[in-house]
Amino acid sequence: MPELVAHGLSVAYGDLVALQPLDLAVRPGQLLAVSGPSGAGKSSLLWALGAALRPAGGSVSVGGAAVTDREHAASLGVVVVPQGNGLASSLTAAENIIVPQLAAGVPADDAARRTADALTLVGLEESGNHLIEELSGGQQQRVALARAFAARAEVLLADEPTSDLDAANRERMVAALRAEAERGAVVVMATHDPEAAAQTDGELHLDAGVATWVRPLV
Ligand SMILES: Nc1ncnc2c1ncn2[C@@H]1O[C@H](COP(=O)(O)OP(=O)(O)OP(=O)(O)O)[C@@H](O)[C@H]1O
Repeated sequence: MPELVAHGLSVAYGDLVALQPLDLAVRPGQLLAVSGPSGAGKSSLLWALGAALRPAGGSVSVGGAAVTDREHAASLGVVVVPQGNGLASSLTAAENIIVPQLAAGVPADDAARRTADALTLVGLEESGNHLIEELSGGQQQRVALARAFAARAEVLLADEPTSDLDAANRERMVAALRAEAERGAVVVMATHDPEAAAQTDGELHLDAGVATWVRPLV
């Protein structure tokens, strides 16, 4: 599985610099927390790593290939789980998970199996047939993560994956993210939550766009 590397990566919105130039390397098997207060630049970093926004400067590569845009990043196996979950509200939980797999060419029976496994992993095996709009915010967040797990990402970028969850489900999600890393993925999680951050291999703290290592990746 490929390494995720950023060189001099920076993000700006007009005159506002949301992320100061940052160098970062995350190896397959590593789970990194990006912590920091609201507005620190965590989402901006994740979106830039996933090529979901154009950086003000610098570059991102996956397995040595320079990422050009979101479509290219997706083709390299880079999956972004946005904070707002990004699910289709008029589809069921299972449909939200299976449709992108079918679109990506996963055979139907494999996709169905992965969907069931992913729903079980997030504790929603009973909710596959529920419409997204019928689920709570925390359940929707778990479906969004299940969709990412079913996609078998090479690089998984999860924005605040535990923000709407109770303690038991937070533990379950952090364990599932850990399992993704153990499968060999690069996993980066933005979080406000010190208890979730403490369970990772490294913690990069952002404050007003400036990154400081709390615990460096080794
Ligand atoms: N589309 C945008 N246009 C202009 N400014 C933006 C935009 N998105 C973010 N910002 C600003 O960039 C800075 C960093 O925002 P970002 O969303 O990356 O922070 P964050 O750490 O993820 O915050 P939160 O924890 O609240 O999600 C903030 O000052 C924010 O107001």
